[in-house]
Amino acid sequence: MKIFSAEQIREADQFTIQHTPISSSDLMERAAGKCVSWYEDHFTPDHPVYIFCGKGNNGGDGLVMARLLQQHGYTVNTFILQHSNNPSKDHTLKLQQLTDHYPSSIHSIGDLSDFPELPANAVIIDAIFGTGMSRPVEGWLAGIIHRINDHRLQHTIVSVDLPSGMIADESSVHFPVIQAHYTLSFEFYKLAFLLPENAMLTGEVHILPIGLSPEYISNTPTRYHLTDSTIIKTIYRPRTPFANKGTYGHALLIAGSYGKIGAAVLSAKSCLRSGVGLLSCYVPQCGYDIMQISEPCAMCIVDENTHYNTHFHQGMESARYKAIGIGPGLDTQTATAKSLERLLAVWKSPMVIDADALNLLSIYPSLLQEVPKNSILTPHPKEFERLFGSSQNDIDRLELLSREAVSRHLYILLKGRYTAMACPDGSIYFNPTGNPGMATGGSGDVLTGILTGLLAQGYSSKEALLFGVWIHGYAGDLAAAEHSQEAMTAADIINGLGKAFQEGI
Ligand SMILES: NC(=O)C1=CN([C@@H]2O[C@H](COP(=O)(O)OP(=O)(O)OC[C@H]3O[C@@H](n4cnc5c(N)ncnc54)[C@H](O)[C@@H]3O)[C@@H](O)[C@H]2O)[C@@H](O)CC1
Ligand SMILES: Nc1ncnc2c1ncn2[C@@H]1O[C@H](COP(=O)(O)OP(=O)(O)O)[C@@H](O)[C@H]1O
Ligand SMILES: [K+]
Repeated sequence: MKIFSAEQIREADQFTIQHTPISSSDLMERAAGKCVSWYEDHFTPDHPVYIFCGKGNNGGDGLVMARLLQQHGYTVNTFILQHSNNPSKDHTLKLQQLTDHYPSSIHSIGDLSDFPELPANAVIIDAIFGTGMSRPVEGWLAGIIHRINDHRLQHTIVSVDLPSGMIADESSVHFPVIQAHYTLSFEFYKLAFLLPENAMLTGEVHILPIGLSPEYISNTPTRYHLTDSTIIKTIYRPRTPFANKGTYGHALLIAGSYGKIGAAVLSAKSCLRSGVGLLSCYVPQCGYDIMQISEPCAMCIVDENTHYNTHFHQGMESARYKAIGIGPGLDTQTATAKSLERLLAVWKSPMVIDADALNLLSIYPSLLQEVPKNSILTPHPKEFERLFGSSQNDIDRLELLSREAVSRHLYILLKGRYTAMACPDGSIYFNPTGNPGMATGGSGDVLTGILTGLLAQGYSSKEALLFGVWIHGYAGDLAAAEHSQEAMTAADIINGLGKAFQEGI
């Protein structure tokens, strides 16, 4: 699914009005009608509705909702914020229609003292600003936003299109923004919804299709995308009937140190459960028995050192692995760094680099230059900061992520609720699957195994990345459904992989 900027959304609206048989007034009726249908499914007429409207088209949506809800038997009070003397054309039209039918329901707010008392069971609808927000809200308008937020614990707040004050494709951190319980957004996810810094502002997001032009949507290129099952279906390649294990590649996982052999085991198991043909695991001596007993389907190569890996570069000039994954539980010993340096000197195919291997790259930045092109780096936010430095806000961090991916020709993902995946061509994909139950030790090791397994099977780095992160989150969602977010462990994500491949594609 494409993620459009506020400007592109305006263009999509205009294109739809010009090229399909619908007027802008009717498009607004349709958009507000969708919100009203959603609203009626969630709230009964026992709750009086307090709708706050701005003077643009977002306010216009609110005015249509006020009329439709009253037609459907709801008690509605509409408050128009007088922040401008230039209402939009459709706002003016919809205000006239509301005035014609329900004049006594309309009130005006010119400053903070006009803010109404709300009855205990009222629901607030926020239709103040939508995609037209271009700068922070200030003065008494900011006061109104704070006043609405003060009601958050007692009253449900439903925002139309965007929580007012939030800018669709920029950072709104430290700006006054409505803290909604629900956001009913039209047609597209907005970039702002995917930023961790906005997590407390949107509440539950519901995307309501309003029939914007499919022609505009498919012909307009975007930088940002949300991975969905349509994309995943184009990536997935079913196994062929005459396949043998050689068809699906031989992967090497370099992982584990004393006390962290579990990380290597988790990666190995998930790699095998992702369809790899053959798997070898390179571990220190302390990991040999553990690995052989825990995962008999993997072969084991043992380092000369007892506690950590020191010689995994040996013989790699002529090794025939299809993919290497390195990092889970690796530790950051100097001898491990030396071996990594020598590995990078001879290994030129894409690798998956995670955890302590990333930490080694931040300790020895010159190694970062040697990482093969098209490799996949999988930092969580702390590892990312160690590697590339800190940022002012989430948009700056996305820019930094993308800059590093483009300039180094790498795929870099930034883990989180909507893991962001930056590609060397400048595009950024967000992944919607997964849940907070995956915020548990070992989840990332499982991802490394999956990515390495897919890369070994011949998926390109981009395909392995989008597919792997999707299926990892999907398996995590199945694990949470079975065990709860609290009780699930990283091992449950691996157990969910079978069903995820069956149902999640
Ligand atoms: N035909 C269309 O274009 C459709 C538009 N729709 C709605 O229209 C919205 C976009 O409408 P608009 O482009 O009119 O924009 P908005 O209604 O989001 O905001 C524009 C108004 O806010 C004011 N404003 C912006 N930033 C401000 C600030 N920081 N402080 C004070 N005032 C500020 C502007 O002066 C203008 O009056 C969407 O979010 C959606 O809700 C929907 O009805 C779907 C169809
Ligand atoms: N709240 C969340 N929603 C969705 N996915 C999450 C959430 N928290 C963590 N995850 C996923 O779980 C994984 C955690 O990885 P990481 O932090 O590296 O764990 P570890 O180092 O313990 O293996 C990442 O893929 C991340 O995207
Ligand atoms: K709004």
